[in-house]
Amino acid sequence: MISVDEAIDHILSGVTSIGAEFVSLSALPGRIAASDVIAHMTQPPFSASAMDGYAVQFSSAGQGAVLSIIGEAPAGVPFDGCVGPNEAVRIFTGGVVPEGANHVIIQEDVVRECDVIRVNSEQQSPAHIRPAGVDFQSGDVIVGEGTRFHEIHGAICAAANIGKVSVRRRPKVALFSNGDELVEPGSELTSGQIVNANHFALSAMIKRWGGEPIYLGCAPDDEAALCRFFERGQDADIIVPIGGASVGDYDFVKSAFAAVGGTIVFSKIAVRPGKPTWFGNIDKTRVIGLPGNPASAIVTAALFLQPLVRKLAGEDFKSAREIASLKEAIAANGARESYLRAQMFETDNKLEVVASPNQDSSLLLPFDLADALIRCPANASALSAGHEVEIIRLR
Ligand SMILES: Nc1nc2c(c(=O)[nH]1)N[C@H]1C(S)=C(S)[C@@H](COP(=O)(O)OP(=O)(O)OC[C@H]3O[C@@H](n4cnc5c(N)ncnc54)[C@H](O)[C@@H]3O)O[C@H]1N2
Ligand code: MOO
Repeated sequence: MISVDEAIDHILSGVTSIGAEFVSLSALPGRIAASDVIAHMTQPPFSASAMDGYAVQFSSAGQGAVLSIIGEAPAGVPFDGCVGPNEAVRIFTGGVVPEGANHVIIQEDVVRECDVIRVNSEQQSPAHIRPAGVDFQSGDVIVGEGTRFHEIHGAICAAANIGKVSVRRRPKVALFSNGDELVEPGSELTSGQIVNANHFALSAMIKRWGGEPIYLGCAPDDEAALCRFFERGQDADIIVPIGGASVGDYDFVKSAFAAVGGTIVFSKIAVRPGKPTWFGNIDKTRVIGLPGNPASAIVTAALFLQPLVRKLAGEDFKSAREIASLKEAIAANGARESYLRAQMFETDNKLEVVASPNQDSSLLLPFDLADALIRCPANASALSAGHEVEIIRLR
């Protein structure tokens, strides 16, 4: 059996980002910029009026002044001329400020009589003009490489006249369940059957880490059928069989993997839960076999699949461990490094954790509250409340 750190090193050995693809702006949120995004134009591209009113020379706009209206500049149709002293161009929000003008009088501050306006309110200083490029200039880096796009970035790129953006490709993760006892949610169960549940959690986790889950279905406990599932996954970057990882007479996953030409790198990790987690490859496709027990599958996915998905997706991620203090005591640990499902409490910049009361690897409901794992090194002594421990966030 190898240690957790050795297993992660094996899994990440030789892994590099799988490249980039162009996506449209509506597909940006959640993706990661593969390179700096450079503005194709200056925004705004011209000096624009911020208000509906009259573009004038500020020096002509004293209270009581009468100015002649010489034209109009609605948004999208610039006035083709120059504003001189005692002249005004009717302008609307977003209109191009005409040459010569350095101030917009809002229409509430004038009285209009045919083709003249009278300024009836004191103008404090030149105002209501947005200079060209006040938001950004052509050639500016508007989004840096490695940024995870949020919902506003699509508008920023569009304003910069960019239609498609280069993002890091999402690693494709083909996953399948395995077990004759598994039936789909909503089925009538017969004796001995249970509901196939794990892949719903795993697919959602893979998505959050930047991967693209492809669920292939549930394979029976039959080597030939399992071979077909491995073959169907071979175009993916990673294949994740769930269950059938242990040593039982019906655990055929690893023999099917060998039959399709897979090479095992390791077949057990000194970790609890998740001892039967195994790793290998079929040609360029990496295969992480997770145990079938729900907590084992979820914890080992967080520990071993997460760094692989994130690294293939171009993130510099190995394992984000943090320090928290125990709110309640924990028991001594055995020979395997353990990861206790735990709930975090963040108050006054202090991070505290409480381990879930029942750590059995078949349990799903503790994950409703558990948002972290407490790492207990092999053979660690019992720790009382207040002790510091390493944790990994689950969400
Ligand atoms: N003699 C030994 N027995 C076992 C060992 C061992 O070292 N020696 N290891 C134990 C450990 S640790 C684990 S973990 C389990 C994992 O075994 P498998 O990966 O072969 O998992 P299965 O037998 O397929 O399933 C275990 C358990 O989980 C249920 N399951 C499976 N898939 C799903 C799913 N998709 N959704 C919901 N539940 C699922 C399955 O019905 C079983 O109850 O082996 C121990 N045994
Ligand atoms: O390691 Mo197993 O995952 O204890 O149930």
